Amino acid sequence: MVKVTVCGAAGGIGQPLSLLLKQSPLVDHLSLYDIVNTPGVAADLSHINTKSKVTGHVGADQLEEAIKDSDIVVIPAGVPRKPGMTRDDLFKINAGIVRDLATAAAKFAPKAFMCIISNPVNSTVPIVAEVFKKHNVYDPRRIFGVTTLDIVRASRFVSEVKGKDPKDVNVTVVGGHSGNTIVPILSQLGESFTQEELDALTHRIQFGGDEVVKAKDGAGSATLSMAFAGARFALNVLEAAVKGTSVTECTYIDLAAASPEAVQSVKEATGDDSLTYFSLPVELGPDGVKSTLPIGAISDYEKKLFAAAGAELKGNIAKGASFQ
Ligand SMILES: NC(=O)C1=CN([C@@H]2O[C@H](COP(=O)(O)OP(=O)(O)OC[C@H]3O[C@@H](n4cnc5c(N)ncnc54)[C@H](O)[C@@H]3O)[C@@H](O)[C@H]2O)C=CC1
Ligand SMILES: O=C([O-])CC(=O)C(=O)O
Repeated sequence: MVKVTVCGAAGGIGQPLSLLLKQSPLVDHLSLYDIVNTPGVAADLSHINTKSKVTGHVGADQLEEAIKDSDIVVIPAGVPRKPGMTRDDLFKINAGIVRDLATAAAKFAPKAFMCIISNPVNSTVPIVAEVFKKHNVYDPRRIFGVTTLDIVRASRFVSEVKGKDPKDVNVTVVGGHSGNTIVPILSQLGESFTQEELDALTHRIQFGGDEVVKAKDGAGSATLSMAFAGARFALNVLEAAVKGTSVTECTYIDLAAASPEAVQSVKEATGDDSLTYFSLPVELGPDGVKSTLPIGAISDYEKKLFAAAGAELKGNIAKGASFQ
């Protein structure tokens, strides 16, 4: 019996994400939680003739029932950006929302794989980790910051420039999930790029979220592409846990779950030995993180990106880890 709970299920990401999860034969129970509208979303999705049962839960009184005994909890709850805002500007509102959802998960689904989408991811993942530590149920292998949209974008943008099918373009994107903390490692693709192409692609991958925020003009940020990316990530976590399939995805994790080689590679790339969270290529397994790959060879150009990423990430992590 695989139970998946989506927290923020009535939102811009939550609805299409739930639709994609409803299509998976891996899911037996799709539990939809939000502070508004989930009865309607659940009734609607429940008519789709796939295996899973769908339940809707609305408001804090129903959070326990929604989340209880979940195998995986996906969190796209909270406010999105408007033009002119950074992801860090969302901390004020989203930190408390994520903390409260994490508290319910720590109490009622302590073994769940936690997939955190709510921004700022660089800080919300440490918030969830601290809540789980406080409840003595922390396993760093089970808590993930979802950075898959950066990988999806990188694949699409590079394939546009190189005239390739995106399915053949897999870019490793590591670091964090905001502007300069997003580090695409284009040098590992085995493609040649002009300096102009490198600058433009790197910038587009780092600031792809801003393109959508600007185009939506006050109506929010990426929702459909994020639902696609979030479903890909969550279903890969399930594939690995339920079916034992070996899948590798870049995801933002506590480095306590990473191999010594991977941790060392973060130190070398960033020049900072104090970073405690970083997105890395992670092999997923029955307990979440099975192994982590080191960053690998990087160019001088990327070395500068890593230094800038490390400096910004450090503050984001500290802010999340000290939030009560
Ligand atoms: N990790 C990533 O790559 C990405 C992250 N995001 C982030 O995802 C979050 C959600 O974005 P959207 O779906 O566009 O926003 P939205 O405003 O459309 O939906 C958010 C939903 O969360 C719900 N919510 C608010 N407080 C809640 C609580 N305490 N418990 C449960 N649900 C609650 C709202 O009622 C709403 O339905 C934002 O923080 C956004 O920045 C967005 C795109 C990509
Ligand atoms: O840009 C935003 O605020 C939403 C997000 O994280 C993304 O699209 O990558």
